[in-house]
Amino acid sequence: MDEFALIQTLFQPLQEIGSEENASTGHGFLKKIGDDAAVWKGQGNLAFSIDTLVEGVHFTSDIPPYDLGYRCLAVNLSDLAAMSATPLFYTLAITLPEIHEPWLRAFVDGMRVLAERFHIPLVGGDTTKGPLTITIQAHGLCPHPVYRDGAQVGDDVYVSGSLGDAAAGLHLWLDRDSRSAASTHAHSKDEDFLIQRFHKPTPRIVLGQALSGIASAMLDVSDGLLADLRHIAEASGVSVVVDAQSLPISDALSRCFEMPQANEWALTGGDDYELAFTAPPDMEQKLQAVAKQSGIAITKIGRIETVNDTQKVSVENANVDLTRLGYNHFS
Ligand SMILES: Nc1ncnc2c1ncn2[C@@H]1O[C@H](COP(=O)(O)OP(=O)(O)O)[C@@H](O)[C@H]1O
Ligand SMILES: Cc1ncc(C[n+]2csc(CCOP(=O)(O)OP(=O)(O)O)c2C)c(N)n1
Ligand SMILES: [Mg+2]
Repeated sequence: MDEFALIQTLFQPLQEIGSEENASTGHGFLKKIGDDAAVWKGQGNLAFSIDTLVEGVHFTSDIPPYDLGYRCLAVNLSDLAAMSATPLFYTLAITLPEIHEPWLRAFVDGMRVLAERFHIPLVGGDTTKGPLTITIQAHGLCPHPVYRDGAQVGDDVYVSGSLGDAAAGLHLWLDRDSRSAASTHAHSKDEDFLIQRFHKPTPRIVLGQALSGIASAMLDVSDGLLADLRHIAEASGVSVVVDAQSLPISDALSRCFEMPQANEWALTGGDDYELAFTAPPDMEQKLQAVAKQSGIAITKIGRIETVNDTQKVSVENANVDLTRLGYNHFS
C-alpha cells in the first residue's frame, strides 16, 4: 500500500461521518478530501485547536493502535470542550515510519469511534514518512465561548471527573513488565481502569457545552492541574488557591496507590483531560444540576483570590513536595 492508497482506503471513508448532520445545520463542505484544500461554507463562531502527539513524548511505541487513534482525536476534542464548543470536523497530519496495514486499520477504528460519537468528518490532512507523529486540528462552533481570562475574585474553582488517574496509568503502563512477572495481582481491574484513563481520555464535550453561561473561565487539564490553573490565574489577573484535600481521587487510584502519591499525580501529573473551571458561588446549585444531568462529577477544589505576584497558584493541605506544577516540553 502506498501513500495514496492509504489515504483512499483508510482515511477517505472517515469523511462520510456526520455529513448528514452537518447538512441539516446550514453549514457544509463544498470540498473535503481530494483537492489542495478543503472548503467549508459556514457562519458563527468557529473554534479551532491543534495538538501534536509524538511517539516517546506523548505515548509509548507499544500503545495499542486503536487506543492511539482514540487518544489523538480525544485530546483535540478536549480543547474544544474547554471552549464550550460543539465539534464540527477535523484534519489529520500523520507521519509514519512505514505502512503497516493492520496497525493503521486499528488506528483508524479508534478515531472512528469518537468521530461517530460526535458526528464529525475527517476533511483533509497530510501523510508523510518519518518518526511516528500525529497532529490533529479540531474545529467546532461555539456561540458562547468560555475563555481562560474570566475568573473573578470570589469565584470557586471546580474540576470534572477525577484527577491523577492518567499519570498513574502511565506509571503502570511503563512498569507493566515487572508487574506481570509477579504471580498474583490484587488490583488488576483497577490498574486496567487507570491505564485506560491514560490511553483513552474522555473529551468532556457535553459538560463543556453545559458550562457555557455558568463557568467564568475554563480550560482542560493536559499539563497538570496546577500548571493549567496558572494559565487561568495569569489570563484573569487573579490568584488561585487549591485545597489538596478536596481533590477528586478515583476509587481505583486510591486502592492502588498511597494518598501522597495519588495527590501529587492529581496536582501535577497531567494527561487527565478533565475540565477545570471557575464559577461564582451563586452558581453552585446550577452546577449540581449540570453534574446530575451529565452524570459527570463536579468537585469544588479551591477559590479565586486577589492577585498575589509571588504565587499565582498556591496549594493548601498538601503533604507533598511540589517542586514542579506540571509538564513543560522544554524544562
Ligand atoms: N507554534 C505555535 N504557533 C502559534 N500558536 C501557538 C503555537 N504553539 C502554541 N500556540 C498557542 O499557544 C496557546 C497555548 O498552547 P498550549 O499550551 O498548547 O494550549 P493547550 O494546552 O490548550 O493545547 C494556544 O493558544 C496555542 O494556540
Ligand atoms: C510516554 C509518555 N511520557 C510522558 C507523558 C506525560 N506527558 C507528555 S506531554 C504531557 C502534557 C500534555 O502534552 P502537551 O503537548 O503539552 O499538550 P497540550 O497542553 O498542548 O494539550 C504529559 C503530561 C506521556 N503522556 N507519555
Ligand atoms: Mg497544545
